[in-house]
Amino acid sequence: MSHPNKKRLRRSMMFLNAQKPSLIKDPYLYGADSLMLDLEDAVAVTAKDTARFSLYQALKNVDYRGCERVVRINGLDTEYWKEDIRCCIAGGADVLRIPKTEDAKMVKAVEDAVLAAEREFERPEGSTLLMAALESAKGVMSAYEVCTSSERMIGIALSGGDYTKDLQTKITGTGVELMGARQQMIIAARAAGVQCFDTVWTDLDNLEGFRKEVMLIKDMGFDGKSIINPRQIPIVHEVFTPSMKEIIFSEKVIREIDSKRKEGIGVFTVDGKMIDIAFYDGAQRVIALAKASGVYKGEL
Ligand SMILES: CC(C)(COP(=O)(O)OP(=O)(O)OC[C@H]1O[C@@H](n2cnc3c(N)ncnc32)[C@H](O)[C@@H]1OP(=O)(O)O)[C@@H](O)C(=O)NCCC(=O)NCCSC(=O)C[C@@](O)(CC(=O)O)C(=O)O
Ligand SMILES: [Mg+2]
Repeated sequence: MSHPNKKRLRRSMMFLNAQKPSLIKDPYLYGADSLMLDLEDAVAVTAKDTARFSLYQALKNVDYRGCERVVRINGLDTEYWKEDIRCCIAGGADVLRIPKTEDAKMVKAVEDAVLAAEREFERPEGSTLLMAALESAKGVMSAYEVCTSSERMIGIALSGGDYTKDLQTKITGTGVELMGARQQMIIAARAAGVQCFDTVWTDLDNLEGFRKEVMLIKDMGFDGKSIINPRQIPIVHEVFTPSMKEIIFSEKVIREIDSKRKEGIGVFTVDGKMIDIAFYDGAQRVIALAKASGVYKGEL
């Protein structure tokens, strides 16, 4: 099964509490690439049913204008997740985010329930995509197995709050406690050919610290970041969208590699930097990201 949206642009994935109808009504106005409507930890146990109902109404009746609708369902150790899935599929959610994923068996259980719901509500089979949040040491150790557990899988996301609790440490703001997990997850995701997303930044008023963290994870290779507030969107988009300088350099690299190849030359310089075929895919990726972000004006 190949789904056209498996690798779409997901620089920013913004959490919203499905318990608050006002929050899930028109949040597409903020311009995040994906909205994550949350039925899990942002929703109080006493409000699970009402949150699910308001989520269903929003999925059914709000025009999200191309903004991807991801729903974080409740964990598989709860009594809620199966009904969450039925409600998401009946409403037409694009992606389900599985929280606290520890192994491929959990993904398979969700996949079975999703398929049953697609049949029940006459949705095209395979139309609902999945992503998995890794929130424990065991989950991070299983990253590759989770990435390859389903054809529906778009990628994995680090969940720093629960993960650091499991590691018996805390979020420090420096990233030192998340270093190993981030490295392991990006390697696993790339080996499996899926996307990789970083965790939320909760120190809302410290936007400089947030920017540093976004720059770090972008350089590590991540595709985007889970976020919790609209103020975080412009920073993520600015960091993840290629600059004009990067675009122009990448164009030169692609054109020079194409032309030097015809002349039988394998290694040369562009703007004083050594270039060979190894740089081709990276330059193509910059152009593809610029196109997807709507900033490319060139002709490649
Ligand atoms: C933090 C705060 C209460 C602050 O509110 P404040 O009102 O003080 O914020 P302000 O900036 O003043 O808001 C200005 C205007 O934007 C509106 N506005 C704010 N946030 C908005 C939003 N998200 N979407 C649309 N609109 C929004 C607001 O309504 C206002 O609108 P208006 O009045 O019209 O001007 C709020 O942001 C919020 O609830 N965030 C989402 C929290 C959430 O869902 N957490 C669960 C997911 S994490 C987790 O579970 C941990 C994890 O699992 C993570 C992992 O898996 O990675 C792990 O383990 O680590
Ligand atoms: Mg969590």
